[in-house]
Amino acid sequence: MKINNTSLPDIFVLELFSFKDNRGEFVKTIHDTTFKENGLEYQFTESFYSVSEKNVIRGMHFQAPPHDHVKLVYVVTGSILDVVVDLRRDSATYGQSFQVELSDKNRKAIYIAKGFAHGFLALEDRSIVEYHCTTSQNKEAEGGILYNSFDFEWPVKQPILSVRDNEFLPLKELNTPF
Ligand SMILES: Cc1cn([C@H]2C[C@H](O)[C@@H](COP(=O)(O)OP(=O)(O)O[C@H]3O[C@H](C)C(=O)[C@H](O)[C@H]3O)O2)c(=O)[nH]c1=O
Repeated sequence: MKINNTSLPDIFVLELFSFKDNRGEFVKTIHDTTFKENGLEYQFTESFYSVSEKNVIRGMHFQAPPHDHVKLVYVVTGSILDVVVDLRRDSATYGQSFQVELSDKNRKAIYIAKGFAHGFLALEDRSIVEYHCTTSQNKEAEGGILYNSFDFEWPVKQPILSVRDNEFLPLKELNTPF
């Protein structure tokens, strides 16, 4: 497992260990020693997955302090364009985004520190995205920003979104909780 820096502080792209043979594939997603050696949190309290059809956008979500969390995200099957936005008030990269393709071919994962909004575009039907979070869901602390209200052009004309995701405030109107 290799951990790579990105253009945004505290956002890392992991190259997961993948082993293929005549039976199929084995993929390791969390390894405490490697995470510890790189100063990453590795004690996750909740994990879940979603299944999305092509052109679905989910996001841009966050959970406010004191329920804010680190998130580890990767694809089990399919592919997505994963996007994060820095919402940390005192950060030099406030409002800036980073994107990376995560797929069942490149076996990459993204490690998202506290203080970022997260979302993705499904690039294939039935893309399964798995999450590990260092705090569990807290409905009152859940928040988001409008998916097309920051410095990123989504490569899709008519995305499929939930009503909730379509009703978030734009980034410029957010009073960030971070
Ligand atoms: C996140 C969550 C959701 N739910 C229920 C609430 C709704 O009834 C249903 C779907 O929830 P939502 O529309 O928020 O699901 P996503 O849009 O896939 O949300 C996720 O997608 C973005 C991109 C993320 O980064 C978050 O981790 C996560 O918020 O599951 C729960 O019961 N527990 C949970 O932890």
